[in-house]
Amino acid sequence: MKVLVTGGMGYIGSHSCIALYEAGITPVIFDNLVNSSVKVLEQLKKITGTSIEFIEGDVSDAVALEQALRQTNASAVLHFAALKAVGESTEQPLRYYQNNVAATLTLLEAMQKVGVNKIIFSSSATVYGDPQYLPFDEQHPLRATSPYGWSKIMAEQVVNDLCCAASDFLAVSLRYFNPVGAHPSGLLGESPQGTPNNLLPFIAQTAVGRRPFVKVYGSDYPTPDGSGVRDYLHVMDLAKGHVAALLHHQADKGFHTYNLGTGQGHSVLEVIRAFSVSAGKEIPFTLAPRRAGDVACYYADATKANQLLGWTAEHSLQQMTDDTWRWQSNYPQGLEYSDE
Ligand SMILES: NC(=O)c1ccc[n+]([C@@H]2O[C@H](COP(=O)([O-])OP(=O)(O)OC[C@H]3O[C@@H](n4cnc5c(N)ncnc54)[C@H](O)[C@@H]3O)[C@@H](O)[C@H]2O)c1
Ligand SMILES: O=c1ccn([C@@H]2O[C@H](COP(=O)(O)OP(=O)(O)O[C@H]3O[C@H](CO)[C@@H](O)[C@H](O)[C@H]3O)[C@@H](O)[C@H]2O)c(=O)[nH]1
Repeated sequence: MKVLVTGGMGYIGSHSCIALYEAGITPVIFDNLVNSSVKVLEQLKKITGTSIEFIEGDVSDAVALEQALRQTNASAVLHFAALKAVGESTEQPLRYYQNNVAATLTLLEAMQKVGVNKIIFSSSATVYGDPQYLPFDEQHPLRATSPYGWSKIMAEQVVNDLCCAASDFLAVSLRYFNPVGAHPSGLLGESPQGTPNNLLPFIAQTAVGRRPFVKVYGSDYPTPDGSGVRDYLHVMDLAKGHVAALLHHQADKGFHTYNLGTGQGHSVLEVIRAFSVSAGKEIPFTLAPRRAGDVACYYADATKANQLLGWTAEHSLQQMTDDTWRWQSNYPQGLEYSDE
């Protein structure tokens, strides 16, 4: 089986290419490199021992997409390509709707034209907004708190509507909780450009000496230690969730949603402690005011994915921080600026 992986040079897409390859599925990457480096291909080759095919292109480009789908004879698309910075989305909403919603329409049209009728879509726990109850299950009402979040809700709606209209179309929307960690080889991980927005890359860059300290956003939340709680899951577990979704949904049609998370919440302070153990040093941090738009706590009910896909997140928080540290200490500047 061959699949087209949009955004396959990015953090989650590249790790998913490894899981696909290991499952005997051939990934072909389609990416415009807006938030990734071509150096990822060398790392994928070192890990898998094979050259993964790469097509440089933009998901907004219908002609390039149709050509890629025809040329590769893909039987499904894994659609990771998107812009993902929540804060930036509030400043540039049109860019986010264009790239995450309009480009998804272009992709779906190209798929229909070429006769590819299966998509695995990268969604997010952010679609649930402020928790009305916890853990979040897939029935929790959807309400985003940023243009980025709305772009995921809108794209899910578009895909859902297409599944209602086209009886031969299959779509699986995977709602990721907080993906962290790196490939255990230490050869591939997250290389954010500029100052990281997310907690793990910030801690990792602090541990490696690129930043003086971590700011803990909020110490007065109604959580056990006052800092924010999230459901962190290892990126390789997440990657395997895509393989599970692809293999489970073969002959059926329609729109399916799954939460992918561990079901367990960890606080910012717990994550910093686990990272200190991995790095064998104290991570300097300071308590700071809450970050605008953050919620105190959320975590997944992943029972549906456990039962229907046979998928369970297997890595502990300590393994997540161990793997992140291995990657960050091998490549302190990430891939883009590395001498390797
Ligand atoms: N990382 C997270 O915390 C998280 C959480 C929930 C959901 N997601 C979703 O998962 C997906 C992958 O996220 P990631 O963390 O790997 O992000 P990433 O930025 O590392 O990867 C996205 C990739 O898509 C590419 N891309 C973006 N727009 C494109 C376009 N128009 N055409 C072609 N390529 C394009 C980028 O160059 C990049 O390689 C995204 O859809 C994101 O919204 C991520
Ligand atoms: O420097 C930092 C960065 C983050 N945090 C806290 O760490 C937790 C996690 O924050 P972050 O890593 O930024 O993740 P989220 O804000 O939970 O959002 C992520 O996870 C969502 C899915 O759950 C995705 O949709 C988003 O794109 C992705 O950024 C929160 O309590 C933050 O307040 C800090 O204390 N200091």
